[in-house]
Amino acid sequence: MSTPDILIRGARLAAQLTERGGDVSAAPQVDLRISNGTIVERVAQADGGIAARDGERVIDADGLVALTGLVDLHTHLREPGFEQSETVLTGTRAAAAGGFTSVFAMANTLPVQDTAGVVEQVQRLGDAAGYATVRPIGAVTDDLAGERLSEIGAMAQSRAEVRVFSDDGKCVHDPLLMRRALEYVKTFDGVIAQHAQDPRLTEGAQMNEGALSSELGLKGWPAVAEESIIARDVLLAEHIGARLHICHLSTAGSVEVIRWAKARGVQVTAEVTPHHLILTEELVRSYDARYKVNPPLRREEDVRALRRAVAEGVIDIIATDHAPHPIEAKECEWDVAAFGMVGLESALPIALLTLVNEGHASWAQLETLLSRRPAEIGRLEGHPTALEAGQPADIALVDPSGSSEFDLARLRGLSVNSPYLGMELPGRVAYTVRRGYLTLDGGELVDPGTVAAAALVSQGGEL
Ligand SMILES: NC(=O)N[C@@H](CC(=O)O)C(=O)O
Ligand SMILES: [Zn+2]
Ligand SMILES: [Zn+2]
Repeated sequence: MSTPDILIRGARLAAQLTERGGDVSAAPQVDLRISNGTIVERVAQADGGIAARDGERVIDADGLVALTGLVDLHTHLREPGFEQSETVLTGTRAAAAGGFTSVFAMANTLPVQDTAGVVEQVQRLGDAAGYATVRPIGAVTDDLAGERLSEIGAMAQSRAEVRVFSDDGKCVHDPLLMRRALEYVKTFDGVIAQHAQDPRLTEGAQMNEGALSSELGLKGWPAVAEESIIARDVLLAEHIGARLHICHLSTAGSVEVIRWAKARGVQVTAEVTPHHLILTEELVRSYDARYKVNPPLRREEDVRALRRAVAEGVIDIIATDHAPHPIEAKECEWDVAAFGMVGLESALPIALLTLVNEGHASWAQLETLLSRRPAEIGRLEGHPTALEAGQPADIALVDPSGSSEFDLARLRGLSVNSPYLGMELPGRVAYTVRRGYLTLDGGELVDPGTVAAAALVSQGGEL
C-alpha cells in the first residue's frame, strides 16, 4: 500500500528567499515530486520542471511559498485530562491548519506526563490521528510538584524517546532539583525547557508589573521574576555543561541575559511566542481575559526588543504556547480567568506580520525560526533539513498575498481563546503535507479517516 504521489508545481522555496522583507518574486519557481513519504525529485521550472504522470495529485503552487513543515516546541494538547479544552486529535488538526507537521506536547496534563506510560499514550494518540507528529515532553518533577525528579530516564528510554523535559506552567524553582535535572538530561543529549517565573515574586500576579498594573489595581508580575530565574539557570547550565531552553521569553532584560550567556558559550536556546511579538499590556485595560496569559503581555519597549532579538539571532525560535481553555474559563472576571491563548493557526500570520513584512527577517529566517531550529533543539528525527530530493516530505505551502480577517472559522481546535479574532492578518496556509500525504488541502483540513489511513500506511501498516 502507498499514498498517491503528489506533484507540487511552481512553488518558491523559503530557503531561497534570503533578503529581509516580504517580496517573494526573487526566488525561482520549482517543481517537487513526493512519493512514499519522501521528496524524490526537485526541478526548477527554468530547467523544464517536472511533467505530471497519470494518477498523480497535482498542486498548483504558483504564488505559494514552500517551507519545511512547521515544528512547535511548545503546544498544550490537554489530553489526557482536559479533553473539554483540546484533545490530541483536535490540537493536531489545529496544527495542520497552521502549517505544522510536528508538535511537542507539554506535560501539564492529568495525569501529568511524568511516566513512560503516559508519554507513550500521548504519542500513540498522535500516531493514530495522523495530523502531525506528536513528541511528548516529559515533566521534570513528579506531578509538576517541584519536589522530586520524575522518571526522566524511563521516559527517555521509552518508545516515546523523550528528549525535552519541562514543568511548564510551573517553574522548576529549587536550584538543586534544576541542577540534578540538567545533569540527568546531559547523559542522553536531552534539554530542560524552563518556565522562568519565580513563584515567590509572582504570588497572585495578574499582569505585567508597572504603572499600568497600579492604575488598573491588578497585582503585578515583575520582569525580574523572569530574568532572575534565567540568570540563575544559564549559570547552572554552564556549570553542568548541559542544554537549557528558555520558554516564552517576554522582557527586554531577558534578552540581555540570554545575549550575555550565549557570548560566554552557554548551551542555551530561547523561544518567543507570536503574542509577545505583537501584543502589549495596554490591552489589559479592556479587562478582556483573552489577553490574560503567562508570562503576561509586557510593554511596547519589550515587544521591540524581542523583535530585534529575533532579527539578531539572540532568540532562536518562535513557539506558539498554544494554550486552549474553555469559554467558561475566559468569559469571567479577569482575576479568576485562566492564563493562556490558542496560537497554532495564527503563528505563521503573526510571524509574517511582525518580522518579515516589517523587514526584521527573511522567509529563510522564518523557516529557521518555525521549523529547522525547533526541530534541532527537540532532537526531532525524520524532519527535513531542506526541501530537496531524498528528504522527508513534511511541507507547508503558504499564500503570502493579501490579508484577511482572522475569524472563528480559522480556529480548528476545540477552544476559541484567540486574541486575534477580528484582526486583519497576512498569510494563509494553503497546503500541509506530512510524511508525503496531505493533512490540509486548499485551506481545508483533510477528513480524519483519510488522514488516519494515510498515517497508518506511512508507518508501514496495512489498511
Ligand atoms: N501560557 C499560559 O498562560 N498558560 C499555559 C501554561 C504555560 O505555558 O505556562 C497553560 O497550560 O494554560
Ligand atoms: Zn509556561
Ligand atoms: Zn506553555
